[in-house]
Amino acid sequence: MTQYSRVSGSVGLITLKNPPVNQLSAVVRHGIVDTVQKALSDPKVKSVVICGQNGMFCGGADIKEFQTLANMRGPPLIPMIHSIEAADKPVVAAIEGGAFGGGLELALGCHYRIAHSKAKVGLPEVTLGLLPAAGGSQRLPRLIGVPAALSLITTGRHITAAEALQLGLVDQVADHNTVDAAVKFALSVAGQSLDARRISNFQCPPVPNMDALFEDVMQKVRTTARGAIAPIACVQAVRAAATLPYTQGMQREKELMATLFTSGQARALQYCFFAQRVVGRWSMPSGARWDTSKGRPIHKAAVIGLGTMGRGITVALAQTGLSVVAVETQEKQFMEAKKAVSNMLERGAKRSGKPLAHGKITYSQSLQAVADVDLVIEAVFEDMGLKKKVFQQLSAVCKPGTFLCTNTSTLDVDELASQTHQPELVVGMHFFAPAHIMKLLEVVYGPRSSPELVAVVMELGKKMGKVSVAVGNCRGFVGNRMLKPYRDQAYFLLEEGATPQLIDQALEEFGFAMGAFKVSDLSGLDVGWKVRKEEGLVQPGGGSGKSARIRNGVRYSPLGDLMCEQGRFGQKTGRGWYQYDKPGSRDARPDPWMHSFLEEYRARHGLVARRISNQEVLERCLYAMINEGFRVLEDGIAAGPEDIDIIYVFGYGWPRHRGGPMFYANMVGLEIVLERLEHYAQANPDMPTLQPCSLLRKLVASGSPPVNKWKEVIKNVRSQL
Ligand SMILES: CCCCCCCCCCCCC/C=C/C(=O)SCCNC(=O)CCNC(=O)[C@H](O)C(C)(C)COP(=O)(O)OP(=O)(O)OC[C@H]1O[C@@H](n2cnc3c(N)ncnc32)[C@H](O)[C@@H]1OP(=O)(O)O
Repeated sequence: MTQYSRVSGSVGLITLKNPPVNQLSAVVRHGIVDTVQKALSDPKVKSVVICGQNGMFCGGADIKEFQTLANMRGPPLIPMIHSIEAADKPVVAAIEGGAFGGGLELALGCHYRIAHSKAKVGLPEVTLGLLPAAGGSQRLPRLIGVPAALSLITTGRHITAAEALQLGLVDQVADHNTVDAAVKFALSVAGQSLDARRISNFQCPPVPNMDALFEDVMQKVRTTARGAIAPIACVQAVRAAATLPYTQGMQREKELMATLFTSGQARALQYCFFAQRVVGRWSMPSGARWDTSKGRPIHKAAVIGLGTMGRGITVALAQTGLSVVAVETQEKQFMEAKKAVSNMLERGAKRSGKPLAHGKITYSQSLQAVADVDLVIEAVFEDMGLKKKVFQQLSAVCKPGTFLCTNTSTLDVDELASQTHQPELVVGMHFFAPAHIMKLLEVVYGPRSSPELVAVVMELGKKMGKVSVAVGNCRGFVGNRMLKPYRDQAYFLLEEGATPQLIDQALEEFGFAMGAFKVSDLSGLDVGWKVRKEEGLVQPGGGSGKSARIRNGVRYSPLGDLMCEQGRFGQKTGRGWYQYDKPGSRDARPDPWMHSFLEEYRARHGLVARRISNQEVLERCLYAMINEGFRVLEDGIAAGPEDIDIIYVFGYGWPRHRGGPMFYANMVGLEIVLERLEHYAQANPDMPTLQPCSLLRKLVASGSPPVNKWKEVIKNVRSQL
């Protein structure tokens, strides 16, 4: 797992060999300890270079080893890095590809660092619920200063070699063969004193107003962390570097790591890391899979409809380098969209430092312009009649074999597919607004969708920088289907005595970016109102008598309809569940009007307000959502719990440090979730979404296996259907 050779006569070359990213598994650590020892004791060797095979220096500690302490065998990282730093021969890290986490900490123990110009470096431990505890939290501030180290360690962001050079994190950047450059460099520094190269001996560069700096950073970190503990521990560790001698700082680093290492948050975040990779290995109920389905290249794509979503999708496609035909038939929207897309591209280019993708887009007001494209994404208004018409036209206009995708968020993808000559070439691409920014893409296949098309769209999602999750077709797919019972419970709780602020506060304290009512104000109450009207659920004035709160035999809250009747559509009208300074403003303030509105509503329906606890808010909203998640799994709409969790973390503001709803259910204990659902279902027999799903019962009966073992139980359940 490590290879050793002597090159250029006097340089000991140690190569880390552990695919896929040369992670520092026990066997690699053994190899490093042995080969460093060999190099240092060989009188012919005057200096040492450490590199990684296959163009990657090192992806850090082996995250799989973190699952249990028992896995952590082999030489520990810290003394290994100390012995490299203490060596009396110069050790040079040759960084190709990347040096992350323990990989960068290893490089910080070396006396010199040379990076390839395309390499990236970073300390992303915080994203795994940890801190750089192999000396990284102590060495980095000593090398690049406290403010820069805080920025890197608390965010975990990866930086380019150029930025690393500017910060003084690397000593040289190479454009060609980094190992050759490092060997040459190692030859040039052989025999030189290393006193000034051992970072642990450095004093942290002084910071003016240090207390104020740390207070300020801590405040910011607490706000953005939304309850995550690792970023806070990272600040504390850097503070130790800034205020304590190295040895004491290391002790503090160790104590902080001990708290984080076994925390539920670290487990959740590490689960998310692997879940994100699991969803890339998609499968369909037909047995088609990512590794047996091959796509074909897409050279030219089209977007139909340049409203908010269509504009974002156009930008996302253009940024991949594809040629894009953007079609909008309405003159006013057409002119506005051209300008908006161009501005969005400019802002994107500024943000990323990459060149503008303008030239790749051609605009048209005619559907005929898409005749020769390879793939179309329809993004017209969310109306089945309109979308059906567009699909009929596309089927007539496009060349045979063109892939047709719809950006619907709820409508039946199969029904749209049935409007075309080749229904197997139709899938849903459910983007999230703003489509060029939001990371999630739900790829919705129907029973007839070809695996080739799913492969093409999953690949396209990757090129757009999305986390794509393949899911089956049903109302609302995975994300919106699970959101409905969550939102319904929030409305029912309002009826029973809660306020929008109480519910939102409970959800935000849990870690959601925004509570259910703030989200509703942001997306607009009128959107759901229109859908409910089409479904025949809305009664003027909310209806009266007992039936006002029942539709199709199940509990229904007309509160949202009543709000819309009053023109309270949310942020866009300056009034919704909250009040805003003016239409379009984002600063939500409690509205005293709500109090009388709810009192009057409760009085009309004979409801007596009661005290609602945060615990009830969380249990009813989250467990109703989770219960629907089990139904999604039972129906085969999602291939596994990871798919659901990634959808929620990347598309719905679920706090990553809680791992996603299905992981969270597992953390709480499936038997507890089941018991609480039974309790609430009994108290509310008119809420069938609280009736525990049979898959949940079966999992509990199977001894509540860990989340990565659910697929086996699901397979059994499905085989019995
Ligand atoms: C009382 C208790 C006290 C306990 C105290 C314990 C003390 C312990 C002290 C130890 C201190 C250790 C401190 C160091 C910690 C770390 O280093 S944590 C790891 C930090 N590194 C990372 O977070 C990097 C993670 N990887 C990535 O970001 C990317 O993989 C990449 C390196 C940028 C490459 O990206 P890309 O090319 O897109 O490939 P991927 O698809 O992401 O990955 C390819 C496969 O590699 C697997 N993988 C990646 N990194 C790791 C890793 N570090 N460990 C294990 N496996 C890794 C990844 O899962 C992919 O595999 P598949 O899932 O099979 O596809």
